[in-house]
Amino acid sequence: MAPIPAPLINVGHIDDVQELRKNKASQIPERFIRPTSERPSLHKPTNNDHPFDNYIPVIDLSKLITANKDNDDDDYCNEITKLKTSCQDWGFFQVMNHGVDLELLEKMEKVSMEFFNMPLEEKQKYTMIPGTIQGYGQAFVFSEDQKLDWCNMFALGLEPHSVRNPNFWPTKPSDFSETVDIYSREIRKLCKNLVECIAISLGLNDGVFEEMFDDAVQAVRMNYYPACLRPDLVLGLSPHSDGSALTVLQQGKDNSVGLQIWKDDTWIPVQPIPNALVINIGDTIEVLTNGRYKSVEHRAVTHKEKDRLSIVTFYAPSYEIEIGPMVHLVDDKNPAKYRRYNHGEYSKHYVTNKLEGKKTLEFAKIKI
Ligand SMILES: COC(=O)C(/C=C/C1=C(C)CCCC1(C)C)=C/O[C@H]1C=C(C)C(=O)O1
Ligand SMILES: O=C(O)CCC(=O)C(=O)O
Ligand SMILES: [Fe+2]
Repeated sequence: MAPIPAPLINVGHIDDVQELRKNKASQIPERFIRPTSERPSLHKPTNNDHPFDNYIPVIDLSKLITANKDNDDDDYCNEITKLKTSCQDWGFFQVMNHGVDLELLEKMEKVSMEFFNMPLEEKQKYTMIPGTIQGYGQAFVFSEDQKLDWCNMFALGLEPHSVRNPNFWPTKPSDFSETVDIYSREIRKLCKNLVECIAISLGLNDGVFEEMFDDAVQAVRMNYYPACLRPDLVLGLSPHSDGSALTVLQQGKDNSVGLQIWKDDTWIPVQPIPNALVINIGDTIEVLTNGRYKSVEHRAVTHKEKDRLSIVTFYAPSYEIEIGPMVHLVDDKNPAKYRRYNHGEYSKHYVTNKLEGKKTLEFAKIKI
């Protein structure tokens, strides 16, 4: 995908939500207040609302990444089956024993927090240009009348290096860039492993996706959600599915619940598990699997007293790759539901439209 030229659009004034919080503004600015139908219902979940078997599945990656994958090993087979049902029924799972150094996760959280805690003027050296997605600010805002999310974002393209914009890499905190680089390499290895396991869970050869992800596109976004006086009126992040193949989400260590996924006509909160990472299927895996594994709509809500941080990695095929349902997953009983297209084109379409549920994926659907 060629770099997107900065569009000349008027997005109006975007308040910095950390500053609003700092200044203890007693009113929520109108642009953040959602119409009634979009407001989150924030009653405390009871076991009746969300029985434990409704919590997103947890996969133990150490059972899947063995030097010698032994298909007769019960632990291995059970975990592959669990992965398959997680992807089919939830589109989301948490992964433990993921192989990413826990100290590195902590370091990444630390530098992200240090970044967001810097004075506004320092962060504004990396201000996102309206209508684009890298840098500090609010991505996916394209007009003056669009509602805003109660979130400050800082996003960086990572791989291939052609998506990097060196002007956005902060000099402070001093260990930020080095930490992001190491983190990016480790998360990439995890994504490679997960994609292989996903292939196996579909009954395919573990290498079927290898070429497609050889030059995988990777980006990171840190989302900072300050506490909000009226969490019942605002959203931390609008409902959307991710355009990636896979997304890896790290929640801050003492995070309150904030991420919610849309399942069985209800918003289900994702309970943070210490040291686990949240994985979700993106639109690209939905297309490749001809809808067998679907990207799931999700959103973030805010908290009255607590701030929240999430660090999100998007992992997607190279922009040059042609995407479409895999031949192995299309037959007379399962005709193709999605057309073939260039992934770079989808990326461009995704990043030039506001977050609105699964609307962006209409781009790929074959209309019947
Ligand atoms: C909610 O999704 C995103 O913010 C997002 C952004 C990704 C990117 C950058 C922050 C920098 C440049 C590259 C890239 C577009 C990956 C999602 O990324 C998904 C969406 C598509 C499509 C994709 O390939 O990754
Ligand atoms: O912060 C969260 O929990 C959700 C983040 C997310 O969905 C995203 O950045 O795409
Ligand atoms: Fe997301």
